[in-house]
Amino acid sequence: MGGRRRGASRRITSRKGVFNPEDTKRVKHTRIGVWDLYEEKIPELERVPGLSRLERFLTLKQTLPYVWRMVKDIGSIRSCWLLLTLYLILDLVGALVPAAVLWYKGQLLTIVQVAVDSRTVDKSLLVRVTFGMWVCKILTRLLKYAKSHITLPLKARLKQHYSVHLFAARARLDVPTFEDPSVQRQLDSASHVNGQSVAWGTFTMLSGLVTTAIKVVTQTSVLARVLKDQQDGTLLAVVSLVPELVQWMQWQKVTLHGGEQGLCEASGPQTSLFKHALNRVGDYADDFYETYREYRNREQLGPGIFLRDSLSELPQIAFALRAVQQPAFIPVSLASLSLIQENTSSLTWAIGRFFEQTGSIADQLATVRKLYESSHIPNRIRDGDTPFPEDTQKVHAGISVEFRNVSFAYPGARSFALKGVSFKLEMGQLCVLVGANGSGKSTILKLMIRLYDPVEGQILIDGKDIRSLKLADLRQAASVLFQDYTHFPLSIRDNIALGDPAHADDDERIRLAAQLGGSEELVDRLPDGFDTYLERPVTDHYSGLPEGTKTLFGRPVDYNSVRMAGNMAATAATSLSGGQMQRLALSRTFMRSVVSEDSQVGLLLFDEPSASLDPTAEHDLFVRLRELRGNKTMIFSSHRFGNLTRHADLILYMDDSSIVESGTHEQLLRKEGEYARIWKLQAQAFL
Ligand SMILES: Nc1ncnc2c1ncn2[C@@H]1O[C@H](COP(=O)(O)OP(=O)(O)OP(=O)(O)O)[C@@H](O)[C@H]1O
Repeated sequence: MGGRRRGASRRITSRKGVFNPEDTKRVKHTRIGVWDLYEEKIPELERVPGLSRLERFLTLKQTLPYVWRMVKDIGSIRSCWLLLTLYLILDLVGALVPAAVLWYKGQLLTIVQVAVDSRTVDKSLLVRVTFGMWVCKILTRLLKYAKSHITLPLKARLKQHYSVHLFAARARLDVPTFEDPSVQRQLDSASHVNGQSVAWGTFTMLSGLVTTAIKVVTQTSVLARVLKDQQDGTLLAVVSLVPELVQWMQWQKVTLHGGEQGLCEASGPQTSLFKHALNRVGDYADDFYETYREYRNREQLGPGIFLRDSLSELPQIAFALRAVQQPAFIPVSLASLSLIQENTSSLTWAIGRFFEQTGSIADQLATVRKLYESSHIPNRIRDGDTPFPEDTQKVHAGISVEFRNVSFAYPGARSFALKGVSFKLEMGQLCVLVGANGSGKSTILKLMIRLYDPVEGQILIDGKDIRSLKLADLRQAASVLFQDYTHFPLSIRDNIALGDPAHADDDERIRLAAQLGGSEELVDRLPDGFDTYLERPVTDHYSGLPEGTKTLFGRPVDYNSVRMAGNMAATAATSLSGGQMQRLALSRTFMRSVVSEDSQVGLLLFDEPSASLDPTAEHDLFVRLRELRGNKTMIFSSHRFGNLTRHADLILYMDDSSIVESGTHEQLLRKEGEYARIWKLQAQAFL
């Protein structure tokens, strides 16, 4: 179809090996509307009956140690003990109730049989049976009620427990590892499956598996006992079971292959072409999974379906034939037939569910493995083992930095972001990086705190190879403000305090940091001051009625008072300007590096810290930072010439991933190169 673009293929099969969409022997390609569906064909060997199931069970065996670990972990959450025990007891009792109901129904059958034989009714048995059935009904209702009340807190506690694990697993990853799409997928599938947490999904699946097994065993044995003495009971049971079995086998055929598909997502058309494209793709212009589900669930025709339809009337025919032969047994046979049919369908459903669960159990348990392995994903940036700094007092005078012939390309990028970069900065010096967009300024700062490692060359910090230093120590000694800083859905106080979490409760330090970062005044003007939330940390859900309208009975629809609830009404993010947000980010940086006398930060890195600041704020900021010279080593990336460059000990002028000029402001002006040209260009604007 013209005008449709397809992205890279994404493999979602659990089968091992490389998924190659071009390999028509192994991969089947189907077009469903806008979607290209790639399904792995089942290899010939796997057509051997039972082999694919064997493979699943073997895979399952590998995951058992992880499941055992999860069981132990869940068992170690003290706040879950009571709820877990209650949940399991309720599940167990719930699994026994259907067999009890079946037994009582069998007793009813005996009462009918005796009535047919002797024309008498055992009234006390009838009362006991009726009472028993009533108790079962009430018990089922109570079990359901109790379970629904336990589920909510239990689910939340398990989720909370594992969210800490997942948070730690993500937080320990370095940037190149975290940015890897395969790692992202692993983290995603370790956090939730089908909309629920891995721990809860696995727990309910395992308990469901046990209860299904209990139901199957108890119901089958009760049914066998009940039918033992019934005339035609066995015959009717067999003929009732046959169509259900046929249906189950059909259904098995469909579900066994579910989930073994790869897919290629088509990227959406441009907005202007959207309507046109929608008309062209017609019925299949839907979300992939929705389209795929419909495609899979299309009504199928086949010999099995026709056989099942033909056999479904078998029990009634068998019953009619026996009734003609022995009219006296009509009531008993009729009651047996209804009991058998009701139970065979519920049993086949339970057995089907059992096998469905064993079919998907390998996939579910594989996610448990992913969950635990997520905290062992190897980082690409190897940690060093030399503590830094050796002398903490020395850090207060700054840190020396040297780049020796450093080259670097971002993972997956074809071109170098830095080529043969060399420079040296002494302790306490001020360095300014200038140059065109994309020339590599931010990259230098990123390499300095080892967000990435150079492809070639060496970076030395206080004369030591940066790779030999302990990562945590290195990052503790440096403070960075990147262009694309993040604000969190917390109060302004907490956003600033994040710069130095150890002093998060020290309001004085936070205020001082705000003052240095130039945000104190603007925060004080906000109605909730430092308690103002930058972004609401909660999501509001309202009824479907649109605000500003009236209900059917004339009541105005206004959710404002609800929005004010929870003391989280004030949100500054939407009302603060870009420059004001930058001042808050600066305040956080100062909280970390400047406010405290005891700060261990010796290297300050700023990527365009004044890009959104007004001239006064920029001037104040640079004056403040210049005062720190001799105390800290500072490196700035900037497009503005003058304010800082005139005071810099070293200016690096970058172009096309390399340093093309370096020196002080005066030296570079004398050189009359590119730096001097742009300086004059900027200066002319003010003449
Ligand atoms: N995460 C990334 N992945 C791939 N390439 C990147 C990435 N970040 C930057 N680059 C590329 O590396 C080169 C250098 O980028 P860098 O951000 O260091 O430039 P810069 O001089 O700081 O630019 P600016 O002045 O616009 O901030 C650019 O060509 C850019 O496209």
